[in-house]
Amino acid sequence: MSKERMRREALLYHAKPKPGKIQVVPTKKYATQRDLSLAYSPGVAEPCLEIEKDVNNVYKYTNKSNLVAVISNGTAVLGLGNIGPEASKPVMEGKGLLFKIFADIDVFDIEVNTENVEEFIATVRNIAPTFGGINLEDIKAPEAFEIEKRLKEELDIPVMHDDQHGTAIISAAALLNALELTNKKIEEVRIVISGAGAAAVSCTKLYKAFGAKAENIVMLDSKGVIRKDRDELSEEKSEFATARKIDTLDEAMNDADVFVGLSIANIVTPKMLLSMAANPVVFAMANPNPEIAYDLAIDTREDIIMATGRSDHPNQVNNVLGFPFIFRGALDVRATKINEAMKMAAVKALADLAKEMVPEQVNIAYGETKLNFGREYIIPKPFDPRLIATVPPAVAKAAMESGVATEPITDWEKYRDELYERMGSDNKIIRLLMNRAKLNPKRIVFAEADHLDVLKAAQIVHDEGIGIPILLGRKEIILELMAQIEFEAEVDIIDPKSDEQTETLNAYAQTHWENRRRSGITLYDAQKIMRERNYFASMMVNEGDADAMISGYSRSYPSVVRPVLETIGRFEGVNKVATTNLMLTKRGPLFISDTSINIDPTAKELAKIAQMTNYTMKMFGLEPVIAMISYANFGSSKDPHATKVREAVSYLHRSNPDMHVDGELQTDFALNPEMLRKKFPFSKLAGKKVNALIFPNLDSANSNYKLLKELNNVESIGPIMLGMRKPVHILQLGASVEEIVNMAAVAVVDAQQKEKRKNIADLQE
Ligand SMILES: NC(=O)C1=CN([C@@H]2O[C@H](COP(=O)(O)OP(=O)(O)OC[C@H]3O[C@@H](n4cnc5c(N)ncnc54)[C@H](OP(=O)(O)O)[C@@H]3O)[C@@H](O)[C@H]2O)C=CC1
Ligand SMILES: CC(=O)C(=O)O
Ligand SMILES: [Mg+2]
Repeated sequence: MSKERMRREALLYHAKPKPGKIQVVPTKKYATQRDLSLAYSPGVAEPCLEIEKDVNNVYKYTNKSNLVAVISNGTAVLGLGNIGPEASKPVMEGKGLLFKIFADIDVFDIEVNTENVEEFIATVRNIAPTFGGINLEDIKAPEAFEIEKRLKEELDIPVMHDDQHGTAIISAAALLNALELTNKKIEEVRIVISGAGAAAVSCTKLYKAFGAKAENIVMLDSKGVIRKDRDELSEEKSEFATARKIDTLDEAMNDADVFVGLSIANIVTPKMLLSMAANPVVFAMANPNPEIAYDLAIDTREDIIMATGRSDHPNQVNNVLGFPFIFRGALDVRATKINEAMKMAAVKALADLAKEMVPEQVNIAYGETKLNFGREYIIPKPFDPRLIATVPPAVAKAAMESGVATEPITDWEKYRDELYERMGSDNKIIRLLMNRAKLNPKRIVFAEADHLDVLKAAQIVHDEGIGIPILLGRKEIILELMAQIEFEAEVDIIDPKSDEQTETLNAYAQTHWENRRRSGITLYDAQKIMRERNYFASMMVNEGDADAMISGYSRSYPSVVRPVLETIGRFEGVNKVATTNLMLTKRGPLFISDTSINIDPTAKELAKIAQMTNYTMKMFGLEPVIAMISYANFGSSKDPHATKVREAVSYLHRSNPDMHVDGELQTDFALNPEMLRKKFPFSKLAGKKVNALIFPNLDSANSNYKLLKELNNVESIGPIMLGMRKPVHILQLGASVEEIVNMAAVAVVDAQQKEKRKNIADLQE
């Protein structure tokens, strides 16, 4: 992506649809007068009085235990320097977002308008009662040292300056692993540190704690090498002053084993890298632009282990891997501090995790085929789902052992389960889908590419490498719209009505006529309908000129389904196609079927819908657990509607004994594992988390998915077609750009299953 486009997209991302990145969401009911009288006056007085009696009750009755303040005065914002409190707010909101998505911690970002140390400390001290922890961010050195030291002494909640300790923890973990890979000892390596600010000083202290020798370290600030004979050095810088008679970074780099950059962009040259010792370790961590660009460094030396703070290259050494998980552990044992033992435990947990086998989910999330501990994978990836159950327990345990935990954990298994449970609400399924698509992008024909939103989606699909778009529609309009949105890539544009396509159109018509001449169609009819975009696009997929098709943005569902069924048709053994919607709910992904096609399926058809849903869920990498929904539970009604569902279940139990499916069940029992286990312990789903609901008819499935979507703002992917012979996916009328992109990713992943697709035929009768 060009720099200019990144700039525009980043500004748009922050501005729309609502300015900013986080908001406050109530956690209690507030619908009725009674709710309000509990939430506010008069009920609210009761917890106030309880807290007055015993201040510890604040943890019981308020959100303090899960609320962290991300506080800055904007004096050292990333590598952008002193840009002021307002300009730092996007970064602080960003940290809030990361706290939430990686560790389910709520954040208020607070930007303080003072550079005066005493004023800043007083502000934080005065607002501390609100919070369970304080994350200081982007405050420049040396003020940051005094601020953190004093607040740690004065407050009884964890205080951590992220740029110091978050960075120290993650970079130490990465350094230990990089040295292990190069067979070097931390006690012996020569280390150059560029920067002598908050991050650099704290990192270097931690490296010393792990064995690095002061005499092997050279640190530089904006004035050059920090030498013992410099007389203006602060206390922190003096600790690292060298006796060596060198003045420049150039000289320092000569024969160095390790370079750690926590300063500014582009100060390291290829010549400097070439002068380093064999197998150099280079962490260029300035953000957003590193001390030397990743590609340049890699091109300069083959034997390098290279890391940056950015997410777009291997080895992202960035404190995002630290602060969410460190605070999670500290908050969960209500630690009064984040001490050295806790930091060391986090380093060890992170370093060890990198050496374990990487789950497939992480490979997919990063578009990798096989991540393995090695030069390009020295530290775990932020989206690794194991982090939440690895780092916080290590930190919590260390807090307990070092005596700063006030609420010790006793049941570690239960704690780990709770941690996983916390993370159930994120949208990792979309990430998984996108990355699976990117691993092997396929040709998708967009049958309505002359509509702006469809074209915008095709552009994203192209730019992100999700698929290879083929744009079908009126060519002059497509070209005009492409110019408008600066879609400059070389992509195929196909106008079925143009002279260019006559030959192909006639060939498609011929095939279509041959396939359907016994259904009352003439060759002339076939030639005529092939001019219609959905027939032409379907034939492209049928004849292998495209791998998948997306349509339906501008036409009603049935008018798209018809051409698709007539040309491509159903899979063998599938009498009726159906659809499913993937709902991205707070409790995790939930499939709902059949949302669009079968008005009142028979018991056998219902079973088939469940089988096809099961197949599609596996395509998403999920383990299906399916409830067959009714208004009754396990025979409680003899009414034909309930009986139909019961018959479908017994059919499935006979034909697919390995499938996790049961019913008939009411929705609340299906979605509440505990309730289900207690009331119906015999059920195949007892204690399991149901992730698919098969409704008994179209009325109920369609209404329920739309209800969820509208009332709960649940994002939905679909309707996803089930049972087609080839990957064709039909959008809802007027789908959003995002919905079209998601559907395109589904189509690509579906097309990737070409080989496995024959398994649909295994659906047993
Ligand atoms: N990847 C990650 O996770 C993290 C990266 N960082 C990055 O580290 C950098 C510093 O952050 P932070 O410590 O908070 O900021 P500070 O303002 O506290 O420190 C900046 C330091 O950089 C030094 N510096 C400036 N120019 C040069 C130069 N040409 N050569 C060598 N040193 C120079 C300054 O020198 P002087 O003392 O003379 O002013 C100062 O010591 C930023 O780019 C930030 O993005 C920070 C935290 C985490
Ligand atoms: C990552 C971070 O905190 C910084 O660059 O300041
Ligand atoms: Mg920072």
